[in-house]
Amino acid sequence: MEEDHQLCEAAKSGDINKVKTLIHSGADVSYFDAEGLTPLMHASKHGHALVVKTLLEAGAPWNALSPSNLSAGDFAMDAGYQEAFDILLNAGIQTELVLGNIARKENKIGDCNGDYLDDRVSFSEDKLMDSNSKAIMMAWEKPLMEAHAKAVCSGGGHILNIGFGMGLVDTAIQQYAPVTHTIVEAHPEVYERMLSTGWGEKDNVKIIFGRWQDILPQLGSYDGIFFDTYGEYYEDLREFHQHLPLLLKPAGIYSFFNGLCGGNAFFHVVYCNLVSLELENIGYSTQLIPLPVKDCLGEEVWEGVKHKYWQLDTYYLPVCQSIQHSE
Ligand SMILES: C[S@@+](CC[C@H](N)C(=O)[O-])C[C@H]1O[C@@H](n2cnc3c(N)ncnc32)[C@H](O)[C@@H]1O
Repeated sequence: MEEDHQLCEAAKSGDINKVKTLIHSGADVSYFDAEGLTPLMHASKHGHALVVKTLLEAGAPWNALSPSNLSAGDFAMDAGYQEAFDILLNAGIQTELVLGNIARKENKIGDCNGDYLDDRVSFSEDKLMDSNSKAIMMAWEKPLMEAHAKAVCSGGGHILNIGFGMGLVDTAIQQYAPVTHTIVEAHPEVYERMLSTGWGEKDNVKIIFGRWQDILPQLGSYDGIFFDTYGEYYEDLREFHQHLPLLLKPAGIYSFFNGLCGGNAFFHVVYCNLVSLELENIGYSTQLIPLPVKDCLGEEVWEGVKHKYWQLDTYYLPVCQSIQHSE
């Protein structure tokens, strides 16, 4: 305990030799001191890049959170310590890449939103909620959905949207009068609502009821694709990306709802980088367009909603294209 406390102090003052000695003699690199901070957070807060690197190499968790929900990366980012920030960002990306590989190998992917799809949902003017009062979709996202629609419809032609929700993105897509507009929706009540509000009668609209995972063989290839589901994990998005080479035409535009780790600024940066890197590995470039969202997100928006899934001031809208085609 005494050694653990000393490790926090050495990390704070940037005493690399003492940090190394303490680690060597068994001090706990994941210790939380009385303030609820780890040695890595202390080092990051003061920009001691070498200490940050040493602690990470000794197994300090990059993603531990302080009582105010800040990680070491948030501390480095907020204080403008670029070198410490870069080391932490890299550590986060590498770890998540490895965890992703393990999840793939253990085949933990798939069937994760089964419970949600069996649950009741409730519609109101400004949100669509699940049975646990978690928001599936909220009206504050309308400007974001309009921007996504603009991006994926920029080449016209045949458009695919996965996940209808409140129909915000689909309403915006319709404004661009695509040749065909295919919508995939898996929840029975959302699907019923689509039919009762006339989506089944639009000339260019084709609705496919089912999970995207199950209806893939019914899909064609598209000029624009948007992906925004609910109750799924990053692994599902990653899995969807594996199908892009078949689903997206060579000059097509792909975008997805970028709510990745929307509750923590640093984790969000890690996942924005991770997803861009993974898309690059399968041949797609990603441009992240910053859109300010602070003004449309007052506290009152979240009244009655259990989980505040977005807490950041800027939304980064991804626009992805085949690298080969854009060269
Ligand atoms: C966040 S909402 C989509 C919001 C939509 N972008 C809009 O503009 O209103 C997610 C939707 O995806 C649907 N969904 C969830 N998992 C799905 C899956 N595996 N396949 C297809 N749709 C799914 C949900 O039922 C829900 O309607």
